[in-house]
Amino acid sequence: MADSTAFYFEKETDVFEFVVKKGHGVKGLADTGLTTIPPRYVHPPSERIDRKDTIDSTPFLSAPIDIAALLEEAGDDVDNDEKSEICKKLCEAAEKLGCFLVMNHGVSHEVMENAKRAAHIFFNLPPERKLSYSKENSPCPTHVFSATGFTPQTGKSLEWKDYLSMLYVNDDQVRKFWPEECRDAAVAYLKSANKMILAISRALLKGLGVEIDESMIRSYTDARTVNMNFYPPCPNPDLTVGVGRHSDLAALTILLQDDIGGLFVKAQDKGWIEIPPVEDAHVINVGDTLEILSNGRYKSVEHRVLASNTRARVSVPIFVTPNRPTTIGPIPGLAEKDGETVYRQLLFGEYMDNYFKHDHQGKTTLDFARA
Ligand SMILES: O=C(O)CCC(=O)C(=O)O
Ligand SMILES: [Fe+2]
Repeated sequence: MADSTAFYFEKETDVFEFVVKKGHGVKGLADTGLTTIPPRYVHPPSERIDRKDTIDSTPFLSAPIDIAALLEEAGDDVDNDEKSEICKKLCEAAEKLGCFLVMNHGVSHEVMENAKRAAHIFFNLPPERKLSYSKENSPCPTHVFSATGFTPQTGKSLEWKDYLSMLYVNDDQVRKFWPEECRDAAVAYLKSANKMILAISRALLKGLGVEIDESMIRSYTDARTVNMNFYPPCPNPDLTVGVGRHSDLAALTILLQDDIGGLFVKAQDKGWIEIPPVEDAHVINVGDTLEILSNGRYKSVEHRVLASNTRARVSVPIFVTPNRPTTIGPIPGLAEKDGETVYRQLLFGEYMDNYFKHDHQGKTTLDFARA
């Protein structure tokens, strides 16, 4: 029987033209009703994800950490023992797996649901509308763009994912440059996550045991990019990847995933575990920047995503980063305390440029910052 892909695309270049150049994305490809993914989406067997091939998560992933007490203001009835117990749990999780779940984080169910809904709304827009946010057409391409896969121009296998990326600068820019169909939900989500972001960042950075003041904490976590990821239903999820193996650039990633599942993280060198969807919880990933700041104590987590073959999956990560001119490297005093310097000092902007130059290939991105 003829492969339905061939019906739509005679040549591989036609797939690229349709998905990338014409702005249909993987969403448009899935909507053609194809029953086999085009060869460009097939990944080598070593990169494919098999749910059966996971290990027991119990030694690595704890139950969601309740961070309510960390969000209390000074002057509230603060129980310092409870706070330090939470900080300890966060630091241990950041060292062991580089990934943990948090609950009672101050972001309401409604705000989280709206953010996920907004991702569905954006990716269900007509291709012409989405194309008006491509890197070529966006009103501010350095801050806001819609794309498919990761560095898709490099000619390697493509990923089964479309995404929209929005760097927050101020509300005026949100109104001017972010797609009106999803901007209110995205910015409401971003703002209500602020308190949680600062509380977790503070706990982890202070947990390193060297003097660090509030202005330094802020400078490492000042910038925010909110992405909307869309993984359409895939006829052969076992042959491709939603996202390939990578660690995030950010200091921290605050990740909102829906109820579908498919996020896999590497548990040290022992194997892969799936991070279960937990309603109203956030997944927190340690990113490369925090691994560098912590002189290697906290581990950026290698992760990847398996698409579903029945439903469109969405996720909404907030990438918490320094600004480009900020110097990153082990925070002052840490290398001396540790007795070794694992990472060198460099500008966050330099690290970022190098990060986006390459295809996803696990944690090799960190090599650029090694001392
Ligand atoms: O969709 C997910 O769960 C993870 C997405 C991801 O890893 C990313 O956007 O960097
Ligand atoms: Fe990621």
